[in-house]
Amino acid sequence: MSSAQQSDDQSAQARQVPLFGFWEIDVTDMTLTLSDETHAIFGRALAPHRLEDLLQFVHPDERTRVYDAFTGALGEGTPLNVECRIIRPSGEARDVCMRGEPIRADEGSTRYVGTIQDITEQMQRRRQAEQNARLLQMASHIAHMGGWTYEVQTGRVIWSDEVCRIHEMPDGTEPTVEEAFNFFVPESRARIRRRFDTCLRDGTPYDEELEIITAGGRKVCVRAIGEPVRDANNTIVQLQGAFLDISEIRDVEQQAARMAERLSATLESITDAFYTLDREWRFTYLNREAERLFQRPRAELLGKVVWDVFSGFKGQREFERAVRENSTVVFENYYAPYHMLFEVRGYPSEDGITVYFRDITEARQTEESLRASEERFRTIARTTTDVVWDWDMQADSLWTSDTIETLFGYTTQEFSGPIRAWSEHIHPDERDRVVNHIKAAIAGGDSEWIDEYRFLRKDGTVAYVLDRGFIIRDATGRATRMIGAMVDLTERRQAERRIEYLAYYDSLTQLPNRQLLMDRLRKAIATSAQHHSTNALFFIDLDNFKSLNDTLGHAVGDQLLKQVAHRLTGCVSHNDTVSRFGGDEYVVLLEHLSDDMVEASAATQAIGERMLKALRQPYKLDEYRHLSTASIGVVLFNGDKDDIGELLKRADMAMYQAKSAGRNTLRFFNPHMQAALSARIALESDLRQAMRDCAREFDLHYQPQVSRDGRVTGVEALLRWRHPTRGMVSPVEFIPLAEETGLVLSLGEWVLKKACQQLLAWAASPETAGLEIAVNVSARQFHHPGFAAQVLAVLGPAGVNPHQIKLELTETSLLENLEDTVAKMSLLKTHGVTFALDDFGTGYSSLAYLKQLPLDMLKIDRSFVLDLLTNPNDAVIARTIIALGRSLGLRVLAEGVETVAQRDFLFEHGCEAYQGFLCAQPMPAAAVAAIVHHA
Ligand SMILES: Nc1nc2c(ncn2[C@@H]2O[C@@H]3COP(=O)(O)O[C@H]4[C@@H](O)[C@H](n5cnc6c(=O)[nH]c(N)nc65)O[C@@H]4COP(=O)(O)O[C@H]3[C@H]2O)c(=O)[nH]1
Repeated sequence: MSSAQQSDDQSAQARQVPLFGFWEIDVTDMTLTLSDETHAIFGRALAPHRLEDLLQFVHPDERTRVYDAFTGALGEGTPLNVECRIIRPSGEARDVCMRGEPIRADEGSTRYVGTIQDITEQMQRRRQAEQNARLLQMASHIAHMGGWTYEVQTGRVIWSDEVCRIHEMPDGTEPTVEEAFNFFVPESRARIRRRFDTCLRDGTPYDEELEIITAGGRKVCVRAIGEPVRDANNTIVQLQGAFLDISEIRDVEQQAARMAERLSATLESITDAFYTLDREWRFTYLNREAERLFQRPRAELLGKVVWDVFSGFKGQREFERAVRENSTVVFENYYAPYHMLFEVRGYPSEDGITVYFRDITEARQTEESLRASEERFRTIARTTTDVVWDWDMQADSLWTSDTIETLFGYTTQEFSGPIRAWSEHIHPDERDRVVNHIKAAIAGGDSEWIDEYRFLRKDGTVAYVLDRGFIIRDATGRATRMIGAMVDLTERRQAERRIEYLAYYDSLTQLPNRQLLMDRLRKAIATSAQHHSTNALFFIDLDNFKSLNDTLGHAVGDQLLKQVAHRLTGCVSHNDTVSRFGGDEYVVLLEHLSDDMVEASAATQAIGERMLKALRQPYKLDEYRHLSTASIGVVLFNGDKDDIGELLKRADMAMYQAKSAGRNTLRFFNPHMQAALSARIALESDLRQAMRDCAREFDLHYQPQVSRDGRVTGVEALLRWRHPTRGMVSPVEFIPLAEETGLVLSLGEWVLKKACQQLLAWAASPETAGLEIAVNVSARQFHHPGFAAQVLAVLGPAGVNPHQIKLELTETSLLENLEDTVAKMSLLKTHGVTFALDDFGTGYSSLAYLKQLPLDMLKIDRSFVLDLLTNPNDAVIARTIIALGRSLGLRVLAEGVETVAQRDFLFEHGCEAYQGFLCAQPMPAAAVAAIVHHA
């Protein structure tokens, strides 16, 4: 120790010399006496006389304790030893120690004599030491560090509390050296023993990391430090050291190592390239991806300055800014040598800067082409008339083309956003179905969804749409987007419905048409066969409808047809079918009548009567009050072997029966009709057979036509069928059949040819050379498109004079298509052919029509001639026809003249010619010459 140091210590000791004072208490009267030194201690001159006076200077918190100590000691006569704080007048607190002993005087009085010592500095040191000890203890506890000593001479081992705690042993444990060693795991034990012995022997300190097993069985990592303590003779008298629990540190270190490992693995494996630069911009780390993108091995780059290596790199300013402002920078950099676009992100740190970068060349190109294709898509969407839509399912965001506005009245804004905007506008009746359908398509892995549904327009009207969407999925198959188009089918649907309606309904009366009736009839036959129920089929034909049509026009006729439809519908239940079969014909189908035939017939009869009654009520057609009736034929059927065509024929047949029974009546089909039907079928077959070779069974007879002067001016050719078994078949029987079957076309041609041959034959003889031949032409024949050509084709090669051919047409054939009729007649007339109107008066020709036709002759029907002289009506009609003919400049010929009186009447009234039995019956050609000769 130096002399300067010594003198410092002495002066400090002098300063620290405690101040002593003395006191004395007389116990008998408790008077107190203090020595002068006490004034220095208390910092004032004291003159107390009693113990209480002294206590006033004691710290109030301790006053009671001090008083109790005094009174206790004084009362029992025991020594006093009390420490307390006193307060000086300056307010300074001082620690004092008061000690005292009782002194007994001879006379029995007791006194207490004691000292008072200022121990403030001593107490401060003590407190400091205690504080330090506490801190040390705390620190060693926190640091898990304890101390130990080993005394060489005694072999005693002393463990601090923390060392005891590390070993999980009670505080104060003093193990033997062996016991202390035994806590170490075997590998560590040999080592510590060796180091301990070496330290003991030659003083080599040690510091080892080892493992112990605590008393509680835990393995703990420890750091054992030891060093020698030598005496004045340099002899090692003691070993001392520290003992630390470093398990936590080891754990933390291991964790840190693991984390570092993981971090480096992560950095190596992340798809982003990554590197770090130090403050001098030198590479300190690069991951594998960075190596790949830089196309350089990392060994080549580490330690190099980035700008030196990549001279064209433009990020210098950005990096510098990042470090300067300590802020992250993100920028794109096109590095020309590699033809690459990089996205670079720099994060400054204390060590420099950490940089992530990735090649976005392709992504940017993809983005660019995506943007271009999006643009294309939107443009195309704008050019179509459908609503194109695009639903981003991840963002639940819908986009629609502008057509949403033109087609449905919504703005595109109203339809952008969640898909709900769309589903809310589906017709409520279909919403769930459609939404579930689209969900199922998405969930089911479909690539497409297609549906037809009703969609509500903005104005609340309903549109029919066809909606079709393609489902776009990601690599995992998850649906991410749907793109589609919505087509407004409303017009198409309406047109389809209209077409369907037109196909199955009559546009005038709105009744089912023939087609629909056939369908229903087919079904009715099938179901009645199953259920054995009876059905009824009514065939209704309006009486004299044609006359109405002809006289008042089609528009009025149409009104009647509509009203009839309405009345018929009112006569049956809504399950029954009232159909318009064509023209003025209606067919009604009643289903599910009783299975008892009699009952079913009665019910059918009642309904039929009801129809007749309804139909004969007056009609109001424009301003006219019109009376009309109908003839109804009905057939019952129950499905047994029924055939649609057959049923209709039967009903039709019954209707004709009703007609011939005087009209305005109802007739059931009966077996006689069936017989007639069969006969007709047989006749048809025979007719076809005969037609194979017309000349064999057919022939023409001729009935002369006589003029006023008695001359035979012409003949009417009348067809005859000489059937091998039936004998002579009347044209009245087979001509209608030939019409119906179309056979009349070739039969008519044959007749014309035959007549031409006859003309040629007659041309040879002067009596017959000038004869005209009137040839009957049926309606079907005349209206055939090739009729005129056919006539000319026959006349031309035949070499006859067309003026000698007169075609006889009936009223019905002429009126069917007036324009066509006039054209055909005019054409033929230019070739010389003449025309006669047959059976005039039986039809309903209007004068207006008649005027337009290029006719040459009117023939008064023989029905008017028959009762001409007895029935004034017929006479009036005959006279009217004659007058009419003359006014139109036509010749008038009367048919069926059988008597002279009839002939005379007719001639008298201006008729120019006649034919009939009065002159001759139709006869073979050979007989004609004789008649002509004698006429
Ligand atoms: N009661 C009576 N009858 C008389 C008298 N004079 C003539 N008749 C009959 O009256 C019919 C006159 O012919 P239509 O009115 O043209 O009526 C014809 C005509 O419409 C049709 N027809 C005859 N031949 C042909 C033909 O070649 N082609 C076509 N399309 N129809 C024909 O057959 C109908 C019937 O012919 P037909 O049976 O030959 O009957 C003939 C004739 O025999 C008489 O004084 N009293």
